[in-house]
Amino acid sequence: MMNYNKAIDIIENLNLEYGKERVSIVNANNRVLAEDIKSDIDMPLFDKSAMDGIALKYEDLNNSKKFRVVDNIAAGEFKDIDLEQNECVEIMTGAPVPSSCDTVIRREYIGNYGKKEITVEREEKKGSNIAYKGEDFKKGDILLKEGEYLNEFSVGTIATAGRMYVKVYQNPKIKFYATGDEVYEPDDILPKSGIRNSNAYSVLSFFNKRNITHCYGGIIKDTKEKIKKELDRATKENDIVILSGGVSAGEYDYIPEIVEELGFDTVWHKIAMKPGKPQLFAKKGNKLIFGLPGNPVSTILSLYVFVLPIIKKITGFKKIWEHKYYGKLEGRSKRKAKRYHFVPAKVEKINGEYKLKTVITNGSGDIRGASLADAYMVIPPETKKFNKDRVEFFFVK
Ligand SMILES: Nc1nc2c(c(=O)[nH]1)N[C@H]1C(S)=C(S)[C@@H](COP(=O)(O)OP(=O)(O)OC[C@H]3O[C@@H](n4cnc5c(N)ncnc54)[C@H](O)[C@@H]3O)O[C@H]1N2
Ligand code: MOO
Repeated sequence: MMNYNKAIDIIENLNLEYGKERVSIVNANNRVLAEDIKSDIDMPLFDKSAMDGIALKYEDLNNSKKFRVVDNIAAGEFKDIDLEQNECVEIMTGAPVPSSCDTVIRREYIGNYGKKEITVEREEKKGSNIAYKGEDFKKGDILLKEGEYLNEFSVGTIATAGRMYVKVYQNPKIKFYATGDEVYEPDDILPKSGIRNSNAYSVLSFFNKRNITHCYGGIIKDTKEKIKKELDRATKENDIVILSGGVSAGEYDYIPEIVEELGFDTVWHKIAMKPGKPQLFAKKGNKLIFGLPGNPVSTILSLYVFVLPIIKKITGFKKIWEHKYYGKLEGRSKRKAKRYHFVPAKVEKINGEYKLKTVITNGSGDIRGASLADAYMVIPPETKKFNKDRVEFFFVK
């Protein structure tokens, strides 16, 4: 059985690459950039008004607060008007400021706005309300560097740099199977000894939520030949194959031996944690197999704790772990010797501090019980120091 922290170490040191791909910028969110993004323009492209109001020459305010409006510039229009003393132009937000003007006064500070003669009732500083050409970035500047995580702000930046497609690190091809003779789809007729396949839908929706493409291979029945044949084919066509069930110590738990027979190296089988102990992770070159424990809660926790960090790691993410939070555990806590314990909890924020309450469930088969939790606490084994006032947890809601 492998120590939980050893598994974490292995993940942090995984070094696998699946190449690069070009994607439309609308599909680039939550991916990692595989090239530098250079701008082909100055931004702003011109001295731009940041307010609706009037543009004028600041020094004219020393003569008089009264101005004559000679024109009106809308966003999208380019009018380089030469102003005489105490002349001004009406200008809209986003419109180019004529080179003869150095200040924009917002319309709220103008008396008689909209008429030919106006009065500046309240002054602003010289240079106010103008975003200057190139003040955000200049043509040729590198706006985003290779390795950067992309979110909607970065996608907007790439669009501003004039790009519709962008190179990102390739996502691995992922396929998921449920296994087990007793497992039936939610809309199948359920025999007396059956169980509904919740795992497939938990796993697929977990990936959907994170914009990770994947496909579903259905339920494989528990015969060694069937599983081996399917797994052989699936690992040839995909980069990552994920299975649920069939990894513990039962007579029909064939996955660990099949994985070896297919030439994969078992990185771990069984980790000192609860739930999720019978975990399997195997590797052959760039191909990965995850054998997740069949109990629904264990399957989902394995996604949070191992599968997602590994996918992030191999797709170029620098931050691969779920964000860690700390809170105060109220009530008693059970601790299991030598094993990390993942315990479902309700979370409340009171006076800026997270308060955690254990959600009592019937264990790792109790998917409904787990669905009431907001978070999972990570309780260290008895051998480690434990402070109930500062318990690590991660949100699942
Ligand atoms: N002698 C031992 N028995 C077990 C051990 C052990 O260490 N020694 N570990 C237990 C733990 S912990 C878990 S978790 C399970 C995991 O076993 P498997 O991965 O082999 O999973 P199965 O036995 O196939 O299934 C376990 C449980 O989950 C149900 N299941 C399976 N697939 C699905 C699915 N797609 N959707 C919903 N539920 C599913 C299955 O019917 C079982 O009830 O082993 C313990 N035993
Ligand atoms: O550890 Mo099992 O994974 O209890 O459900």
